[in-house]
Amino acid sequence: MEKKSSNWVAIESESDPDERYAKELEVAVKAVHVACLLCQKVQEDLIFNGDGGDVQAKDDNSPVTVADWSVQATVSWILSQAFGAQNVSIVAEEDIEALSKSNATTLLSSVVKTVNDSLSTASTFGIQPPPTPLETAQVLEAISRCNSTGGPTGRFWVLDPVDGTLGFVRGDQYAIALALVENGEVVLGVLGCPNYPMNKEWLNYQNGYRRILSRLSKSSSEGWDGKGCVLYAKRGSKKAWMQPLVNGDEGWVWPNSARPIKVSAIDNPVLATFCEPVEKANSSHSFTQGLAHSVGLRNQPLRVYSMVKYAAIARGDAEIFMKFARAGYKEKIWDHAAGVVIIQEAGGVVTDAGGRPLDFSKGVYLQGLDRGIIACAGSSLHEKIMRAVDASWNSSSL
Ligand SMILES: Nc1ncnc2c1ncn2[C@@H]1O[C@H](COP(=O)(O)O)[C@@H](OP(=O)(O)O)[C@H]1O
Ligand SMILES: [Mg+2]
Repeated sequence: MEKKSSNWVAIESESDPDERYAKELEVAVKAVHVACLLCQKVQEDLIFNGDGGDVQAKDDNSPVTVADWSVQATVSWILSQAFGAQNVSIVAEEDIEALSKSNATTLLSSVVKTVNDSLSTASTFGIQPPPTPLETAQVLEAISRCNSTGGPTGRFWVLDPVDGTLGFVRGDQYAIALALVENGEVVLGVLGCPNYPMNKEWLNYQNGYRRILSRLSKSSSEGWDGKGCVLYAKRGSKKAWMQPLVNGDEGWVWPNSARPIKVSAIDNPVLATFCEPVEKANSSHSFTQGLAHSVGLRNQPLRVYSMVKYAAIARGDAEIFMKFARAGYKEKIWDHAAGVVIIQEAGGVVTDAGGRPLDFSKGVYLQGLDRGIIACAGSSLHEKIMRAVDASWNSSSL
């Protein structure tokens, strides 16, 4: 049909599903690429050079590093530059309390340096770096600006700057997760997985990922043959995408070498692989072991840190992800938002154990979550797992 007036064109492009959130997606993917490179550098320094700064303990005893604060500052700064600080609302994991203590000056300067080093290379991805290095106050401001508490209306970003910090400090898997939520629904998800091995066999924690990592030479560890990828999806597009992580590639042009990804076609539990957290404290291994046995799962569980598990399902490298935390634990939205939409658009199913969608509209926590989280490559596997949970729940100690 002929486009007659400029008004007509404007209305059409606003309702065109391909155009919706186009800028948000591009900026978010670029920000996550920048964050991945930042994390790779800090992890390398921490693990292999021994100078990536301290690993601090938070109030709940979970670790936090220079990378967590630096990614939060960097992503917050990039989003604010792109959309205007007044238009950007972010729910994120870190705050500046620990950084503002009088004995934290070395840590703080290390964060400021890491942020500025990272932003100085952002032009690789077409992001304009700041004209002069950010001052300490600007870095603190970028971190503390991420103080949204989410909710049912409006638009906010959800950021886990380093998900799976325990994996990060152990030289293993971790993820950078950024999602956009609008009126309580996740509309965009971007997941950076800097250590995701292109050889999926290496994903398994029990294979000693760190030893393998140390054997990969720099040149063999990039691009499609090595490790590291960024996954993304837009709600309703029925497509999910993966890009290789590249280091300092000046030819990077959005949507640089993106490939579509799909969940696995396996629906027979005998052939399926399930993944779960490495830490027993985060999800009951004994409950999932019984469950796996009852549905005929034979493969060893793939125990992986962080939202890389969501990536594994979306890429078709595993078929089932289960998380059953101890009673009373409240799941946070930043640990799931990006992964859920990516799996769904790659063709998979994600619900709580009662079959209800995860609810991102109730603030920082996934309120009303029924027992645990089940993500599967297909609905038939998903049904089987839900039935098995019902059958064994009452006899479990969860
Ligand atoms: N007791 C607990 N039960 C369930 N999840 C927990 C937990 N303690 C921490 N977590 C969450 O589990 C995430 C790590 O996931 P996984 O166990 O799959 O690797 C942590 O993210 P962070 O590392 O970003 O803090 C944290 O939010
Ligand atoms: Mg997390």
